[in-house]
This record gives sequence, C-alpha cells and structure tokens, in this order.
Amino acid sequence: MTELFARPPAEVAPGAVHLPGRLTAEQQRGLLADCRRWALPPAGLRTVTMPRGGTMSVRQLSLGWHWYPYGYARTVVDGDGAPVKPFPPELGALAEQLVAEAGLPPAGAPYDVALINFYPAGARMGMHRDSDERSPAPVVSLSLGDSCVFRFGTPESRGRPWRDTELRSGDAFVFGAASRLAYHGVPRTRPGTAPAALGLTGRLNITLRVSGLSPAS
Ligand SMILES: O=C(O)CCC(=O)C(=O)O
Ligand SMILES: [Fe+2]
Repeated sequence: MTELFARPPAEVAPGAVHLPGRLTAEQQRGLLADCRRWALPPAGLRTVTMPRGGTMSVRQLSLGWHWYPYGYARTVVDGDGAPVKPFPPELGALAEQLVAEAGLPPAGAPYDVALINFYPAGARMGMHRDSDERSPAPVVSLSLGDSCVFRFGTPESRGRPWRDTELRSGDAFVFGAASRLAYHGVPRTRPGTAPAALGLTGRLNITLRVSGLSPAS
C-alpha cells in the first residue's frame, strides 16, 4: 500500500521511539510462522490468570524466560509446567539493531526474553509498567496483524499525560532510558486492518526484553 504521507520515526516521550514500517512483508510472514510454531504446546499460547482471579483478554506465551504475573520462571509455573522454549538469538540481534536505530545506548547484556501477545478482536491491555526485569535495557516491541492504539504515559502514574500512537503491522516501538519504566497499554485494536497478504486475524505483539536474570537461577 502506498501512503500519501510517509510515517517518519517519532520520539513520543524521552527515550521512547516509534519506528514505523520497520519490518518487511517477508519478515512479518516469517515471524508469524515462527509465532504459530511457538504457540503450540507444550509451553504454548495460554490464557493468563491475574493474582486476583481475573483473566487477561490477551493470550500469551514466552520464550527464554516464562513471564507470569508478576515474575519470571524457567517453566510455565501458571500453566502446563513445561520448560519455556528457548529464546532465538536472531530476535536478540534484531532488538539490538532497533535499539541503535532508536538512538538509545546499547543494552549491555543479551536480550533473553520474548513475550508474545495475541489480541483477538476486542482484546486490550491495561496501563502497566514492565518492571519485573532486573535490567535497565530498553524494551523492543514488534507489531503484526491488526493495527492498535498504543498508549504511552510517564513513569509516575498510569493516568495522563499520555500519547496515543497507532501501531501497524511491521512497526517497531522501543522504550528505554527515562521511559523504561513508563506506564503503557493497548486500549484497543482495530479488527480487520491486518494486511490481507499476511493471513492473520487479530494482532500479534512480540516484546523483547533483557531479564537481568542469570541463566542458572
Ligand atoms: O501489545 C503491545 O504492543 C504491548 C505489550 C506490552 O506492553 C507487554 O507485553 O508488556
Ligand atoms: Fe508492557
């Protein structure tokens, strides 16, 4: 699709950078095929139950370290108990490249966690901070499929001020430095906006992080 106006990279908050159209159609297809494979059991896509008993509308899986509310483990402690699937080094290389493109200092440690979020129509993610990591390395997020509204606020509170950015299939978003612990969320997706050629109904988000945990622990 040609755009009337190109979408340039934009710093939406200090250290929080939107890199539009960063993944080629081929890269998106490859990542989608990978996600479909990773989504299979064991340690596949699951519904996440929150500590108070509610469930997330987003379905999720992890690679490298298993994230659950609120911590990291080597096995799916809140699911089938299987060992988490390995973190693919090529995702780490991609994250490092995107951090550099965003103009942020290098992470200083290898990326070792991928959180994969699947948003069916109507799914959303409330305002939260990514605060279970023990590393200040930037978080790198990739979008596939339906567009969404990505709400990005401040580290101080989950309320205003915030800025809304539309994330489309193939976009990247990097947040580190002063925004590493900023509140953010996805108030809505736009069902039916995925590129037809991708063959995905819904939205997939791949969030890459440095856990700061030692592999032996
Ligand atoms: O889906 C997104 O773009 C954001 C996901 C997110 O914030 C998270 O997994 O912590
Ligand atoms: Fe997050």
